Amino acid sequence: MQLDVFLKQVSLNHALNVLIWHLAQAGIEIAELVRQGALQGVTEKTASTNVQGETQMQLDIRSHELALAQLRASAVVAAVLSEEAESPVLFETVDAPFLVSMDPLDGSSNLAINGVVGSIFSVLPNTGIATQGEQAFLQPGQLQRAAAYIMYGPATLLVLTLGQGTHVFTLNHDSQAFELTQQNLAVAEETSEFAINASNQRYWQPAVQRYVNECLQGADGLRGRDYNMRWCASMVMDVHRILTRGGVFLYPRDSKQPARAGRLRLLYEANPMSLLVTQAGGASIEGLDDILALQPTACHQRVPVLMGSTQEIRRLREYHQQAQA
Ligand SMILES: O=P(O)(O)OC[C@H]1O[C@](O)(COP(=O)(O)O)[C@@H](O)[C@@H]1O
Ligand SMILES: [Mg+2]
Ligand SMILES: [Mg+2]
Repeated sequence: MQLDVFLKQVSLNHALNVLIWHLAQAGIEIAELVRQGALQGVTEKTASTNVQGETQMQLDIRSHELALAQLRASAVVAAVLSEEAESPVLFETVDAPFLVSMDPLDGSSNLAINGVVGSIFSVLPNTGIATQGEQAFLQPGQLQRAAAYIMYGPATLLVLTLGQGTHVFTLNHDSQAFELTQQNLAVAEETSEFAINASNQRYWQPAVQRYVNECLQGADGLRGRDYNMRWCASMVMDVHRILTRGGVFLYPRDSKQPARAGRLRLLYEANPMSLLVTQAGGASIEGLDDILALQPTACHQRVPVLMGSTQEIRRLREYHQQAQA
């Protein structure tokens, strides 16, 4: 079943279906660039940096532009917040029903090594960008109307939720259309696999130190079973693994940069991924609180991210509560 047929079946919101279709088109165009690699110069750095102070890769900027063009063409989006632009981009259609927050290219550090990268999208209702300005983007994640990522791997995948489960579409390169390949993903409640950048260990807070140490002690320790570790340096790839076979993905608060609440951005990384994971039966917290319940305060704010299999996230929340007590 092709994406547009699926959308007509599960959603009566025509405008939302049009938006998702244009997001998919942007993914198809970016996938073509990714496939070309150095032939298209996309693996090269540019001289410019984004609002986070990160050097922008060619593909960060090309993906940003391609996604913007498709979202503008949809005529159902009023404005777009992007990792690659300091302020939201306002479209002529300021009264259109939706706002989109996006990470046009996730896992940029993998580009130079021909690794897996992705794009992440969050769809919010337009509560009045014309009068509220960028404040309109500061809505809790639980108000998202849809969330999606596109994964540029051996196969190109679109993983989507409209708030009724999480589903996978695979790009058919012949027909240039996404086709449904998995419906209603379910994150395993129990797991023996965790993902974290262990090189930051000395900066972690006691609750995360305790949790990871217990996983590393494995069958010789309190957990009584061995744990495996993975780290792909691409949130899209790490979260896709969790949606596929369970596990936990951790990018916690650390003291490496104390002023920073974490590495990942709330509006276009943590919120959309949290909706996709929770719609598949997983959980997502920042330590004590659910990420989807957080009230955002700034467009590019960062947040600690602990998400995945419910049993492990429950334990991590308890460890944070105990560390506070
Ligand atoms: O460099 P680290 O610490 O391994 O961080 C990797 C994390 O940073 C990210 O690459 C940040 O995303 P961007 O590439 O979109 O900036 C995540 O995809 C990934 O989980
Ligand atoms: Mg990212
Ligand atoms: Mg990015």
